[in-house]
Amino acid sequence: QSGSVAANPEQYDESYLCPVQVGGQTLNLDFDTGSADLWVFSTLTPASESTGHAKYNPKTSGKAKSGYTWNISYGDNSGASGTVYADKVVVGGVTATSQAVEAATSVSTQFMQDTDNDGLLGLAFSTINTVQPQQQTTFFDTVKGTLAKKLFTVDLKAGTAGTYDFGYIDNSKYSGTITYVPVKTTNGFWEFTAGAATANNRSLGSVGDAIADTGTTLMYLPTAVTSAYYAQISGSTNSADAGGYIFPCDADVPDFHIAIGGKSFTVPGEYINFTPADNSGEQCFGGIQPNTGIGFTILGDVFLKAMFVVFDQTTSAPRLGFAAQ
Ligand SMILES: C[C@H]1CC[C@H](NC(=O)Cn2ccnc2)CC1
Repeated sequence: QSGSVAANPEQYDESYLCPVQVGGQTLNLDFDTGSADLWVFSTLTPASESTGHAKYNPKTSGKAKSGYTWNISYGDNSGASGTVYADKVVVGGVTATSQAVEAATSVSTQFMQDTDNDGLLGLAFSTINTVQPQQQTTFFDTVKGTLAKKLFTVDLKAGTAGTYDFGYIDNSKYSGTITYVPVKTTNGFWEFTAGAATANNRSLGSVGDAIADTGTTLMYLPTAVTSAYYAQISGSTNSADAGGYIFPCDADVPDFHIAIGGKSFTVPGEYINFTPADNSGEQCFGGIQPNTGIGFTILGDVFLKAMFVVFDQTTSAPRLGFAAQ
């Protein structure tokens, strides 16, 4: 089988939500290549934490995996936990007849407050799924044996709906050629080595170890690369108050170029002029921030919405394919 689902941007492209049928009920989920749990707001989530969200009711068709629990925390200190059911999950017409559906019994305030978000659908490697006592597979791992090709593609867009395609590559969605790089799976991420970064034809240094993460909004780059980039934006500062680099909203923000697999890819400066940093709208928050304390680079939505990316498990060695949109 194969299929395609829309990826609808939230305000400022902060995250992208996709309609998914869970036990016959449609929920809007944040597809996250940086984690491996499919969890949903549910009738088991306290009303005080779930008003405004669509909820999965396991009573209608779910089969409890009694004694199975899950508990996840993300890099931004958000998190959720709960119990586990097996149920039918359909994404863009691709059907998992019995997928582990992790029903939330508790969610953190960040999830409580984003009422458009009804849960997450993890697309990292199942080795980092949090279900106990028996780890479960991601939606992709559950269905991949039934897909025309064991791959999915990500085509996020700036300010408009993109797509996640499963089982095929739509050649109309990218320009030029797809450049493939090997993936290191030991941390459970779609992890690879990126190369040199440049802006205004000046070297910013090498990016190095990086993950492709649809669940993260911004780009978190090595501190040396980040500071060299903002040195080219007059009036930019790394503001503890704002929580990162900011600059005047009318500044000239240079395009960011990154080498992957020997090819250069461009993130337009306008994507890096990300959001107003305060209510005055005078200062704007940068789409590139330092990866301090993370230990690797995270190429999130600011990067991905300039790209067409193939998450490929067609062979025993997973690989990532990158093309310009
Ligand atoms: C400092 C960075 C901050 C952002 C972090 N990303 C995430 O937490 C991704 N995510 C998944 C679910 N909710 C959020 C990565 C570290």
